[in-house]
Amino acid sequence: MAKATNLGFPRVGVRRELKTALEAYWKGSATAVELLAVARELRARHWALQRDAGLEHVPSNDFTLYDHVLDMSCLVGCVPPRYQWDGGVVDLDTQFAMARGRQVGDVDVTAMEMTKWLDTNYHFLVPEFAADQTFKVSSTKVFDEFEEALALGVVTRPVLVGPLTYVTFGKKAADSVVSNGDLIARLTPVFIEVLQRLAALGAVWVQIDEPALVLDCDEADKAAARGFYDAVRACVPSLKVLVATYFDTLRDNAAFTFSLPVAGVHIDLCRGEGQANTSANDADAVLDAAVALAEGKVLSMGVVDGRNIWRNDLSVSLRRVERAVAALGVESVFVAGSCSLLHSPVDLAAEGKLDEQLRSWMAFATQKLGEIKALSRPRAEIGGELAASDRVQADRRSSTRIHDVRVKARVASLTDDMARRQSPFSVRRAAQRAAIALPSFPTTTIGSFPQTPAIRKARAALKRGELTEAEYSAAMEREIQLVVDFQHEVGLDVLVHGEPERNDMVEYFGEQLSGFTFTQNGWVQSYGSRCVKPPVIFGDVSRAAPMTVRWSKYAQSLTTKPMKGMLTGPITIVQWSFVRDDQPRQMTSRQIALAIRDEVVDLEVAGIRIIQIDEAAVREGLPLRRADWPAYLTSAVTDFGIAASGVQDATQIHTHMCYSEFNTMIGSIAAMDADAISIECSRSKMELLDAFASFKYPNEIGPGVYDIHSPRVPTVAEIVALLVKAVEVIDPRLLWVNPDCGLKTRGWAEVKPALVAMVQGATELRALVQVTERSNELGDAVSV
Ligand code: MET
Ligand SMILES: [Zn+2]
Repeated sequence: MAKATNLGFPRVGVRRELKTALEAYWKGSATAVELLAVARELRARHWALQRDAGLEHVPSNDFTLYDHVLDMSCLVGCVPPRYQWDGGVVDLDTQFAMARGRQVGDVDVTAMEMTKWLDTNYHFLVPEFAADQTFKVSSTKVFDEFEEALALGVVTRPVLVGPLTYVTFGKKAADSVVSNGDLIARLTPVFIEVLQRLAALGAVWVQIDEPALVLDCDEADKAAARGFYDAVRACVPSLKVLVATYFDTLRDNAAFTFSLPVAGVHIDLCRGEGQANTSANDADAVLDAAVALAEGKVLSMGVVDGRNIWRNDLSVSLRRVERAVAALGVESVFVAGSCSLLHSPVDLAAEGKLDEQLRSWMAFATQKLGEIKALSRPRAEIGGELAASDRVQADRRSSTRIHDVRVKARVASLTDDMARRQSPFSVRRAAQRAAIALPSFPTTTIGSFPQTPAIRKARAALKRGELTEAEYSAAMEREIQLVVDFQHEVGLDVLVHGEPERNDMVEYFGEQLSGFTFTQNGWVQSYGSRCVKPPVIFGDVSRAAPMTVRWSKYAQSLTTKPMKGMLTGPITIVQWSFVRDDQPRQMTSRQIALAIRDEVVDLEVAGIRIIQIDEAAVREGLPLRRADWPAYLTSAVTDFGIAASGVQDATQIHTHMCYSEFNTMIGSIAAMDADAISIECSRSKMELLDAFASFKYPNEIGPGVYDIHSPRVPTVAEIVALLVKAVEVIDPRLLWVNPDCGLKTRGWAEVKPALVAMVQGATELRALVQVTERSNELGDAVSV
């Protein structure tokens, strides 16, 4: 029997108990003691679940009140000076100040920066390293939790973020010349002290997470990491170290990783096969390469997908486990989830409404523990499980709910010119200028307006049957009328309907497309107490009927100004959903692209002259390895083209993207060939514009002029200053004026003055910069 193991379990609790407890504490309606009691109860419950499932390695310190990377910063005493930490044990409120900022009285400190954990939707708090950064053990959490589990009879495998990963994802002060290697060297004695203490408490194994090893790694960083693991081996020889890698395969870092002086290496065997945006698509080859390198070490096999909700194909996985066991011996093989189960929902049993057949195809974290256990046992003992798994796989393979011949035929018949507009941009632009009257520096917004409590209440009432469809529609139309009136009053040029009818920009479309289903409690932590509930794409996707046309048509009927239609793009829909694992992601997004194309055409027929297809998530879908970028980007550009290109030249297609750091993929954004793009960049003070100094973005563009993530209202002067900066690098004939992103999370109290300031900013810019349109040919000097 191989060992059944797990890298991490979701923290939030099946009913999001942690969220409730945290938010009560932050509001002041619960004490720290009450919060910590809930946390303790969750840990105990999750340890018991894993032990009762028969797992031999159960993690500890995978739990956190907010974020496990923040916990590392506390453990090693990496607390930025603005929190005025006294240098002792980092207390609860300092931790939360680091996570969320603190505003009391005249104290006003900002939170640490937050960013996505590799290519997941989980956000961690970015460590900040001062030039003279020192480290010392400053938290007892990892020891306390080990002892807490011990008292419950479980000898856990404590989890730490490894130094290479911690340093790689941290941020150095601007004036710092310190290298990753220096930081790793300074961290080494602190880690050793922690590991020695854990060993003294009775830990046998420790799990050191090094997902940085699946990235393109620098040789100097690898050498520093080796120094660290050599030191651990020398100073804590009794402790067995498992280096855990996940989210992609090791590729050119495999030989290095397996040569480290550690007891075991964990690899992810689920991210290939078209499931990630990665070219590592042959799990068998990946496994064989690992087995060849694993001599003398334990190989921990991530065969159960920690990032999706599908039941494991036990037959396929068991064959892989058996192959590894045959080569390495049963003592040297661990069976595990591909990564921490943090990225999957907690328990399928909490789904009361899920259709029985769909449910039979799924496994959440709790069910995945059972799969891991089954795969650790000899074939002869799991005949029942294997047969059940085979039945599920056969059922999915042949289900008519999944396979729609019309959708497959349509994808197969796609031609290259379906992904291209009829004419090049300059020709389209002339047609659009003739059809749509706009001033220079036209003003618009990104789509959503405040989702007020009244709107949410109406939606909830509709769900409960307390409001009829007709009553709900009337309520939404009133909201649209309000938003249109407001935009007239402020003087915006291109209006939007405000998206009141949408719960969420992906869910709204998923609910109307075939091939999607939704869970009731399938929450996954996004950051801190925040969770998301991704839709599940289980089958071929098609559109039965128009999804947005009636709302856009109604909104257009209220104004003679252009009303922008508003859709979510295929890449974003895939990126923010649980995606089927029985076909490549690219096939799923292609099908969605065709469905969106139909909607775009229907909007045009309904008289909508400007249509925006949001691709908010295109940047975050970028593969972890540079080598995989071109294939992903080519496919994304094609998907966008398919969605956008069913219309006439005179119809103007917009897109919108969030998060800065687009500089590396600007060429692909241009290749999407939207007539206009609005792009988030005011948080980075328009650093994005640097990219345009060297790369002339060929079409129209609106770099966001104010940050909608903050309640702060921008001044006219600030907006004008940003716009003046923008016209230095962007042809003024191409420049739009818009906020960073949608306004749905803001209140009207902030939105009103902010948009007034924005429109005023555009007016002042028009007085400063005269734009004359001399020809349709762009690129010749025109401005100022
Ligand atoms: C996260 S991007 C949001 C785009 C959407 N149209 C909105 O305005 O909310
Ligand atoms: Zn956005």
